[in-house]
Amino acid sequence: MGDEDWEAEINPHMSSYVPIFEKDRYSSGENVDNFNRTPASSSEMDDGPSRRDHFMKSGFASGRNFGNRDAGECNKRDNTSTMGGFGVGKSFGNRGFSNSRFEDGDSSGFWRESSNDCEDNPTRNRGFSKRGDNDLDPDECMQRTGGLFGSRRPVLSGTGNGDTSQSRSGSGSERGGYRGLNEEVITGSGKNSWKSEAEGGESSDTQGPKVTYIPPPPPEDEDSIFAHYQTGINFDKYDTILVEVSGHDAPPAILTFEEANLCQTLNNNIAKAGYTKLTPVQKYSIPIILAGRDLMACAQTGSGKTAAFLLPILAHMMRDGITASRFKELQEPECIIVAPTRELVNQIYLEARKFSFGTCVRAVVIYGGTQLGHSIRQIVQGCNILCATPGRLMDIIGKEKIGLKQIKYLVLDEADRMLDMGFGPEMKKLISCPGMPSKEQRQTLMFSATFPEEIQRLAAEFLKSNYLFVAVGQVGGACRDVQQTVLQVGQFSKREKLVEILRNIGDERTMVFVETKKKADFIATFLCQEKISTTSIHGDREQREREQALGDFRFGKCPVLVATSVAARGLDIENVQHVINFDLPSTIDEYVHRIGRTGRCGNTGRAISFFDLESDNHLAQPLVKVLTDAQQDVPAWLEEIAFSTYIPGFSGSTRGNVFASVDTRKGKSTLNTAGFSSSQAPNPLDDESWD
Ligand SMILES: Nc1ncnc2c1ncn2[C@@H]1O[C@H](COP(=O)(O)OP(=O)(O)OP(=O)(O)O)[C@@H](O)[C@H]1O
Repeated sequence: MGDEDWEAEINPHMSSYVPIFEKDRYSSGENVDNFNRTPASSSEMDDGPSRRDHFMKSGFASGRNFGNRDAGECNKRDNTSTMGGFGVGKSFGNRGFSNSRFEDGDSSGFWRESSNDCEDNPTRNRGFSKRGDNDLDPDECMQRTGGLFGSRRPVLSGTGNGDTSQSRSGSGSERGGYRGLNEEVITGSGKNSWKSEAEGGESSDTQGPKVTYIPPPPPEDEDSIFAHYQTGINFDKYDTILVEVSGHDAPPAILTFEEANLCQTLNNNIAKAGYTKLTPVQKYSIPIILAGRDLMACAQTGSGKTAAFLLPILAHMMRDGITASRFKELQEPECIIVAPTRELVNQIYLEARKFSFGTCVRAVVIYGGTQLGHSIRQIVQGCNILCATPGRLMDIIGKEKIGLKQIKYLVLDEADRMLDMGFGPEMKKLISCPGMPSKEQRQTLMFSATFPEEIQRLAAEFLKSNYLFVAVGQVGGACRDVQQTVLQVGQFSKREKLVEILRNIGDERTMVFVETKKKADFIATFLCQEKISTTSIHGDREQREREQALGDFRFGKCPVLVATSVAARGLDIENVQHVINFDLPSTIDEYVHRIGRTGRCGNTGRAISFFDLESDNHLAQPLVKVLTDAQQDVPAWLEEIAFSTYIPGFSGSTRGNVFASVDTRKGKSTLNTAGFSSSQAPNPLDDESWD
């Protein structure tokens, strides 16, 4: 269903809530919360003091080399640095809502919204369009164009969601100061509105308003750092998953954490994180990375890819006796980890912080939608591992706060996304930045649950020619712990069906995916009107709102999260029991990532997808394949559609390319079940075709 159709559908309903909204808009700083008609909304007002805890300063002794004997030493961080500015201030400028938003629809950027959220950026736009995504975040779209912070502030951001009060009120005082000066987005009038770096403005070569949001620091206490959820009943079944390793001379897999021979501090952290057993991707990837090899690893969603790269990188750093970070204007991290969305990069950072706890390794996270000055302040305090979204990373490099000379590890999480037309050019820029060690001199690691062949080919430019390819299970396949159901639902019946399902589900945590940001707002509002406590996340929401929404969902204030693609990848939220594809995505890879928000780490989950005969037939064939591969029931009607739309030679992808089921170099090793060492067969195809 196109955007046009949707607007036609929703417009009649708008009138019922526009006046309230408009009234709200002018409610002079009060938290008038007309949309919060849900039980959860009342609890929105408290963000929880823990999230405003003090944040660490570096606390690292200058130049000390802790090597492997650093346990406990470096995490004695100075907790005195507080995030000033929370507690006062008000929101204005772009955070408000255009007087004529609803009336003048087409005249504003928002209403001209295409199916792609990044229309402000032609380059990115093309990339996303090709991929069929419409809400991939990042920075790029937001910061470089200023568009999202400019005229395209979301009309319904926060509406109807549990978080409306903070979205629309002019004052943050009721929120215990959560919404302070830090969060103001000052309406810009083009170039002039951008502040210099010193003033905390965004990239000097961009246009748009100044972004001053400073994310609340994560809790510093050990319990919070190591908080984790339980592995599920199917965790042990991971051992039966087939694993394929291709490439020359791969080191054998390990069966236990002990075999990895990590230092004591890391082992302690692994234990505190509740990890007792390796997942398949960890069994194979950890020894490969420890052996210094480049790696492209493809494993099902929720199967522990983050630890698979973090642990061996940290082990190397410890082994090499990394020098403790200290305050410097130019930091030279040893490791850069890039990921496509802000929330994901933040999550990776929290994992890095967890595993490096008690060591002198300092991880830092930077991402768009936050004050650039804040990112810089985090970095200059010391930085060994930099977790970043591409746009913010390039800005910081441009500002010479990060030098690349010391880079030993470059990690692309969600690598297929990082290399597609959306982010590929940025990644190419990154590897050709002055100072960046050549691929021969650094270790490059790529992880994802999906790896289309064309992307694998692009990846060769980043990897040494003898890189190894690890495929856990069916590459690009769905996690088998997710019970998948596809229902035939026409667009005009979708809302009714959604409500019916959500009422049956009750309070179980559910993510509802829709195709456009506008629709995310609308559905969230609609569900709130139906008294289903809902929040939403998408690329038009301010970063503060996004984080608030995610927090409300994660901590159970709102059991339903309506999301666009921005939340499709990587997010690891405990107890998400259901994913509903209100709209199917345009690619099967996206489908695989979306449903992977449930059924994680051996837990079970359910995914229900609404299949609209008017718009989704192109997905029938790959969907049948994904369902079949994951041993799910395939509805007869879906098989019929797949048959009638059959494309000879097709094996899964909607992009007309072959579903990536193998290392595209074709050379294969023996097929293994996880837990047994692979004997590496020589690769019959020469690597040079890749280099
Ligand atoms: N060996 C392990 N034992 C117990 N829990 C683990 C283990 N490895 C990872 N986990 C946990 O499993 C969850 C999923 O891990 P992670 O987010 O790294 O998955 P992923 O493969 O990167 O998923 P996605 O493809 O969606 O990005 C996390 O909560 C993580 O802490």
